Amino acid sequence: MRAPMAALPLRAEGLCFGAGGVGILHDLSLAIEAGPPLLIIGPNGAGKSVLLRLLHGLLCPTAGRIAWEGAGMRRDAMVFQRPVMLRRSALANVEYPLALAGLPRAARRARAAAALAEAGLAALAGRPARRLSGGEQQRLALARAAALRPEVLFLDEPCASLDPAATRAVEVAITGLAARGCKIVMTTHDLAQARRLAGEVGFLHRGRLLEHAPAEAFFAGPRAPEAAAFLRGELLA
Ligand SMILES: Nc1ncnc2c1ncn2[C@@H]1O[C@H](COP(=O)(O)OP(=O)(O)OP(=O)(O)O)[C@@H](O)[C@H]1O
Repeated sequence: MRAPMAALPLRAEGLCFGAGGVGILHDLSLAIEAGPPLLIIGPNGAGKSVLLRLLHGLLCPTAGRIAWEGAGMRRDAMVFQRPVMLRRSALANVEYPLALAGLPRAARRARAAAALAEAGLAALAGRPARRLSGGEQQRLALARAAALRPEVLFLDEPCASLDPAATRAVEVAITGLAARGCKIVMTTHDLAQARRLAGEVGFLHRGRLLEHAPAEAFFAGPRAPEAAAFLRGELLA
C-alpha cells in the first residue's frame, strides 16, 4: 500500500493568542518538519499547552497563521495530560475513533489489537479502560491516537503524573511511534525526559519562542540566556 501524501511541513507565522485581554503567545513563528521528536520545553505558564492546542486546531489564533504546507490531507492527533476514557474496554476505546474514521469493522478490530500490542497492552484489551492505572491509561490514549496512523502526534505532558516505570513505558511507546515515522510534538517539564526523547527542542518563555534548535546543539549550549538559565535549573520569573 502506498503511504499517504505528507501534510507536513506545518508552519506557524506571527502567531498570537490572547484571552480576556491578556496576551499568552506573542508573534511566534515555527516550522515543523518530518523527523525526530520536537520537545517544547519552558517554565510553567510559558504557553506550551496553548501552542499545542493552536497547532492542533483546538484554539484559534488571535493573529498570525498556521498552514499545513504539504500536498496531503492533514492527519494529526493529540493526547492530553489526563486522557478521557470511554466507559468501555481498552480495545473498544481504540476501535471507537477508527469507527468514526470510517474503517470497516474487521479492519478496526485488527488495527486496534495491533495498536494495543505495540503499546504493550495486549493483555489488558478486555479490561474496562477506566479501571486501568494512570500509566496504562496514558499508554492506551497513545495507542488510541496511534491507531489512527497520524502523521503528527501532539502530546501534552503525557507523563506528568506518572512514576518512573510508567514514564519509561510511555517513552518506549513514543519512541516506537517516532521510529515508524510519526512526527512527535510534545511538551514536558522534565528536562531529563527532553534529553532522552528530543531530536529538536523549542524553548518557550512568557509566550515567546526564544529558541528552536537541534537537541544536541540546544543542550550543548543554548543561545538564549533564559534557556541557559532554565537548563541550569534556575527559577525563571
Ligand atoms: N483558554 C484560555 N483562556 C485564558 N487563559 C488561558 C487559556 N489557556 C491557557 N491560559 C493561560 O495562558 C497561560 C499559558 O498556559 P499554558 O497552559 O499554555 O502554559 P504551559 O506552558 O503549558 O504551563 P504548564 O507547564 O504549567 O502546563 C497561563 O497563564 C494560562 O493560565
